[in-house]
Amino acid sequence: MIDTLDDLDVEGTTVGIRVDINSPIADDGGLADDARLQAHVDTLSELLERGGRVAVLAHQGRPGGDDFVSLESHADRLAELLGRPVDYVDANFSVAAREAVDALENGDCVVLENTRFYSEEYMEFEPERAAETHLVQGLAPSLDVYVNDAFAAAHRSQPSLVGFPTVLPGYAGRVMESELDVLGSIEETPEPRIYVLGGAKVSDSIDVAWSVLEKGLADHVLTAGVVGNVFLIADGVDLGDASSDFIYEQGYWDEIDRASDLLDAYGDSIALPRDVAVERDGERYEIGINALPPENEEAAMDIGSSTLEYYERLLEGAGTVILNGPAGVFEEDAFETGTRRLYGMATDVDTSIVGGGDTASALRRLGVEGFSHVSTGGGAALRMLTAEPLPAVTALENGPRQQQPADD
Ligand SMILES: Nc1ncnc2c1ncn2[C@@H]1O[C@H](COP(=O)(O)OP(=O)(O)OP(=O)(O)O)[C@@H](O)[C@H]1O
Ligand SMILES: O=C(O)[C@H](O)COP(=O)(O)O
Repeated sequence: MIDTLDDLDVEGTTVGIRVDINSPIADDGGLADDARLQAHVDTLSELLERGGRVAVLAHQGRPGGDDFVSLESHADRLAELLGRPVDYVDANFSVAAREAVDALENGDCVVLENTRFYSEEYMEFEPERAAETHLVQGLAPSLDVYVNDAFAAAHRSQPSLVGFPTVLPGYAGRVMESELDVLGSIEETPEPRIYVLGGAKVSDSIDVAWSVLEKGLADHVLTAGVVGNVFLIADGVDLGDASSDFIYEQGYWDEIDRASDLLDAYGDSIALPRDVAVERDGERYEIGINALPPENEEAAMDIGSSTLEYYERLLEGAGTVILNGPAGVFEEDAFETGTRRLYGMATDVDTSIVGGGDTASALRRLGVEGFSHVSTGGGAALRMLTAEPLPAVTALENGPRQQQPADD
């Protein structure tokens, strides 16, 4: 059982809140998409309007990545979205950070620096060891409680996610609460239940497919994206060097054997693309799987029309559809068709749940609306769907509880 903001007396409380505002970054270093910041507006507004003193912890990108930047732009955008001043300090556990947090008054908000600018944050620890890191030991004394609203990062056992709730009373923010409610009760959704696994997180997707097929949660698993390409190769289709090389370079070559084992065990419940889209003379060109030329040099970048018609028939009559990852390289106009059409079909299903940061960006870019639930998480959502525990959620469940005020 996890306490929520309904269980917290916020007035005058200094709250360290972990959010996931990890966002695409534009070439100028600013935010290219603010969806994840928007997702946390309700939680942050509630804490501030209830008189909380709010210190925001978050990560951005990964060390070495082009999107590994400061959170200053995030703080500026949060101020616009919240309609109130939001301070920023380029520290997260130093004297400057503590002074900024200690200076907060009721209704104030400060964004601390990208947690991953600090080396221990990009390591995974058991919660007790995470609690001993400099980040937690340096900042926790300035906080009264910890709120975790970062569902999309909850599969990471990193100090800002599992260390603080080990030493402070922990609460779920409104995003975390909603995600756990929806993704934690898939077995209660209407049947037949269809999973659509696309995108590029091949190993996570195969984990989900095994889990939901073994547990009888899925009546069908439809594959698309890089996941679909891996299953096609596992099924003996020669997609050509371009697609195979991409899969190898992404480190997923070993997943082909896992996909083959899954097809052996549950092949009747797994649908593979029947045609793919490639680039030919700068245009989208669709080719049937059985018509691929030998030594094909054109990479399979999307699913084609025959596949979409096939998947549409499978989706008819579904009670629930759960989707993760785009159907193709949606960032390119020529290859957004699969994601647009497949995800559009999904919104006609009674209960439609979609997950993934890139997927959510795709839906906004493509104007696809009408899902029952759009998860902020990609890997975290997939982990939930395999009923695997999320370290950050477990840390909230096992951490100290705030001493309830003694009954008078
Ligand atoms: N056939 C394909 N070939 C190569 N890349 C593909 C293909 N289909 C989809 N992709 C890529 O997959 C990426 C998204 O996959 P991913 O699994 O990361 O989605 P997500 O789970 O929504 O994202 P996130 O990891 O942010 O949660 C996109 O960048 C897209 O270009
Ligand atoms: O975008 C995400 O999937 C989350 O923010 C987690 O980011 P990570 O994969 O870099 O830990």
